[in-house]
Amino acid sequence: QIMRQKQIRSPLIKTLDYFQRQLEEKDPQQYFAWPVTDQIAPGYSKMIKKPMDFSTMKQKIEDDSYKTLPEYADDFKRMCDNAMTYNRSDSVYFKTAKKLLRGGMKLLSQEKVEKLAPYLK
Ligand SMILES: COc1ccc(C(=O)NC2CCC2)cc1-c1cc(C(C)=O)n2cccnc12
Repeated sequence: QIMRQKQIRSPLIKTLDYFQRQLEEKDPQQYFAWPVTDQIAPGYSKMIKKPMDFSTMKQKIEDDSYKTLPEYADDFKRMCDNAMTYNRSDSVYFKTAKKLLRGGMKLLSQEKVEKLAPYLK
């Protein structure tokens, strides 16, 4: 049988895994853990054309779909923007998205990435 190929994690994948874990911790109620359905959010798929959630991002990391950190940051930003578009500003979802976005941008900020850069080679 084919020997199970040892999972060699590229530096980028290891970095994205690290960021993902940090970001998921900012969503303890797991509102962003799975795709939002029209059942729980009426009219969602009509309003939000490019849905995104942490499980989809995780799958894309595993599939090596992200070639750069900015690509990953774009999906994260879109996930937060979607929540701040569909939900009212006084909702728990809007507020969590705002906190996520602020924390995420700090984490993905230049100086943090520069510190990690040597390991990303
Ligand atoms: C995967 O999405 C979800 C999963 C679980 C829950 C949830 O447990 N909501 C309880 C808090 C009051 C019911 C909410 C959501 C949820 C996320 C969202 C987002 C992210 O917009 N949302 C919007 C309207 C209604 N529900 C939601």
